[in-house]
Amino acid sequence: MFSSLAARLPSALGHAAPKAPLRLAGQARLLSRLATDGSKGRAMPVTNMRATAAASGVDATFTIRDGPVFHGKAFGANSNISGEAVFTTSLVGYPESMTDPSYRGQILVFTQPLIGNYGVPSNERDEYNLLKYFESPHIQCAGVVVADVAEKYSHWTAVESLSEWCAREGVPVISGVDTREIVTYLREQGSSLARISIGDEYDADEDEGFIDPGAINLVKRVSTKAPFVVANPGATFHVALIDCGVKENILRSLVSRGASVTVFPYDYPIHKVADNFDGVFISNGPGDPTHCQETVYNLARLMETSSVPIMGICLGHQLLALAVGAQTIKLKYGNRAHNIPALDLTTGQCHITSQNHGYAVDASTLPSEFKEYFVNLNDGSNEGMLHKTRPIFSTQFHPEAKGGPMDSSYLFDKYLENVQMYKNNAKVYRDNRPSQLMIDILSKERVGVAPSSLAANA
Ligand SMILES: NC(=O)CC[C@H](N)C(=O)O
Repeated sequence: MFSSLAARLPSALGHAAPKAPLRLAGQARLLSRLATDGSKGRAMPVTNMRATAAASGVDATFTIRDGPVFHGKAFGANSNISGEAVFTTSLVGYPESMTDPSYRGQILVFTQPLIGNYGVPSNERDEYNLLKYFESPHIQCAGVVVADVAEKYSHWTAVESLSEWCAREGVPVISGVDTREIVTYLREQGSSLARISIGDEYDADEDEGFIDPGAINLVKRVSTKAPFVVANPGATFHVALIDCGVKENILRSLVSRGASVTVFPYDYPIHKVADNFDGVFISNGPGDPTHCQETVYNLARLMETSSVPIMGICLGHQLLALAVGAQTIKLKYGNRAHNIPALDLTTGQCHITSQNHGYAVDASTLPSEFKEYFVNLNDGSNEGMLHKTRPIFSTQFHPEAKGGPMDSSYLFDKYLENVQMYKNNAKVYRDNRPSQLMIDILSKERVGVAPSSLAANA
């Protein structure tokens, strides 16, 4: 069944080849695929990855801690992994979702019953040297659960199958399980620790096998280790981006609109360099926002010492909220979908949004200088915040999509209008008179009423 013992052993530290011999299966059957620091590896081409034997159709189990066990067939890598099981109701976009660093350490359950039918695209790059079809150079989720893996694929961008890609990246896939039952369980019990075990390595008594990615600073693992620049040769402004696990399309959304972007590590003291830039941006990222205390501290200092325009997305929104003294909560099972309605409370317009998060800002804890910007029309959870007088706003949803609808990409235009205005009037801002330069959205009155409870997902 397996070609060699070496082929059976997963990479305990993710993408990097193990330096020390791994423990054998009988000693420790379940090894986390949480990657080593810096394994987001922007410079490392996918073709340099260590090959991992494919597990095409061997027996596998998906075990939820203190919950049911599902038996299916393994595809992708011969790796036993554990992580937090979460589900997405997105119909397409598995290459983008699986490479989104926000999914680091999670086992991604697709409710769409057939995954893989359009294959996996190449790691081609665009004119800004950003990946065209992926949101980071590697698969970020720990494992994948699907009802049915399509081994045959067809699409003009496809270069390999989902199973081949997962095998090469060391990520196991379990197929042939009832994902409806899994999702019903996760909705009722909440996001749960789980594991995928390949072949005869399943052992129901092995509690130590459940590794909780929530107990780890995942942002540290996906953030860049050193600053780098994504340049637009014709750029008219320059933005500093705090990389908590940034998606390629956030960078593209900024550079393609005329900005150059300097990307900083998540814990870089951004307040000390902000005045060299025309704006600050805070990216998406994995895990619990309260684990990023350095970033929260730096953002609080930034807002005290600079008037620079700020925008945050998802984790960036949560970190900004923590920095102004608000609180975050863990949702029962989170929001992961490409069709979530978010109401703009300044205009009354509803946008269909792309989302991937397990935590949310508690809007009732926002300080008086901020107001709620968007609200989720499904569960009433907060979807954004807006400073009442300064050019600072953030969203829980993903305006950059990938996958999902682009309805809210105009928010990048809004941000860069703020950046342009700040650049034009930097001296006025630095004289602490930002209220003379309010942007249009700030003057609009809140409309609509936020649903009062988070009943469905709290
Ligand atoms: N996409 C993201 O940035 C996710 C934010 C955070 N890790 C959460 O799960 O809520």
